[in-house]
Amino acid sequence: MRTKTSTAEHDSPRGGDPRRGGLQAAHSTGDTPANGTAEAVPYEGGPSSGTDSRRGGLQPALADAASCEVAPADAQGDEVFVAFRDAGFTYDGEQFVFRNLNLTVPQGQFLCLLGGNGSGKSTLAKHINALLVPDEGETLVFGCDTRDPEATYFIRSNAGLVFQNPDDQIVASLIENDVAFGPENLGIPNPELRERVTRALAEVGLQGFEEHETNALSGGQKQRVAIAGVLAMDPAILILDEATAMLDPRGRAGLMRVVRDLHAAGMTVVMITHYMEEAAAAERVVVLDGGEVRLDGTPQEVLTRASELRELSLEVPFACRLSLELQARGVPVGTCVTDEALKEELCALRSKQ
Ligand SMILES: Nc1ncnc2c1ncn2[C@@H]1O[C@H](COP(=O)(O)OP(=O)(O)OP(=O)(O)O)[C@@H](O)[C@H]1O
Repeated sequence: MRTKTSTAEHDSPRGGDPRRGGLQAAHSTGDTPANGTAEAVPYEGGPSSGTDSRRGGLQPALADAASCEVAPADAQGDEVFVAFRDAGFTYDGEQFVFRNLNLTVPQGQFLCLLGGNGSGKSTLAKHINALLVPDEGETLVFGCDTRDPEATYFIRSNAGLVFQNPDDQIVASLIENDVAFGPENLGIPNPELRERVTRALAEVGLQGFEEHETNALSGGQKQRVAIAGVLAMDPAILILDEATAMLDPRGRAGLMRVVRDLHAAGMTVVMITHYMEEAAAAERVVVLDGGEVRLDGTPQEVLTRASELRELSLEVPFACRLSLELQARGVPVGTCVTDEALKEELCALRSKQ
């Protein structure tokens, strides 16, 4: 069976709708826009009212079917969704991408992975979805060993992976069919299938777009459709591998609002990015270098380490650079990672004068 999350980048058919059935005849609401007339509507907020906004639980029926242990707890007692334990991985005949990797992601965390080119971010993301499995040590996802073939289906249907290029992830010419593709493959019956499509589109700010054609969308909208397709599978964790890289600033901002809303609704998020302002929005930032965890902490802890970031060929956030510059000139501001935080500091300083 093809799953949307596991094959989006590699073998998605492009162009026409490859499926039979689907939702073409399944809905007609009075306020649905006409087919093929999608406008570039900016995303302004989270799910529309009336939508159940909780996200990120494991699908229990599937959990029972998999031969997994209950997910282990970490030191704080949080349920751990992802655990790399002394994990090592090499592509065929190549050098290790990572070795002795230890990293856990508790349920509900919004973690951002940073690192220079080739540091192992995408390889790590593919381990979370069991697209790749370790050669050494182990990777546990939802408590399942990713090498257990009986757990693969469970892991993949609960770990949604979104790649960089939205065009590689769109499989249908009509939005509702595209979003329905994954859950349809999971065998979700039609009334629920339709509900999932409607809900997922609302969550990405594309409510009412069911009958629009995918090829009429902007890059940002396409990427939101790709995310809706993953959300319609009701994943417990969302993995975004440079999902904003091909978007313009407006598309990026819209996508980040979607991600923040999903996280606020309980979704566990692992996001790979090269944009520091996106990393600043996460709860935790992990910096990889040569497959090793070099920095791990809150955005404030990690993104203010200007010299280490530069050493790793990473950008230093603008607000951090400016606050360091101001400090060097004797202005008593803290080291900030977001423009908003720096603005607040400067306003507070001004009001004291
Ligand atoms: N399919 C592959 N076969 C062989 N080597 C690979 C393959 N994919 C990645 N690599 C190598 O594995 C290492 C880690 O690559 P990976 O794509 O995980 O890094 P990354 O941090 O995501 O980089 P980028 O930011 O450039 O996407 C690199 O040395 C890369 O060349």
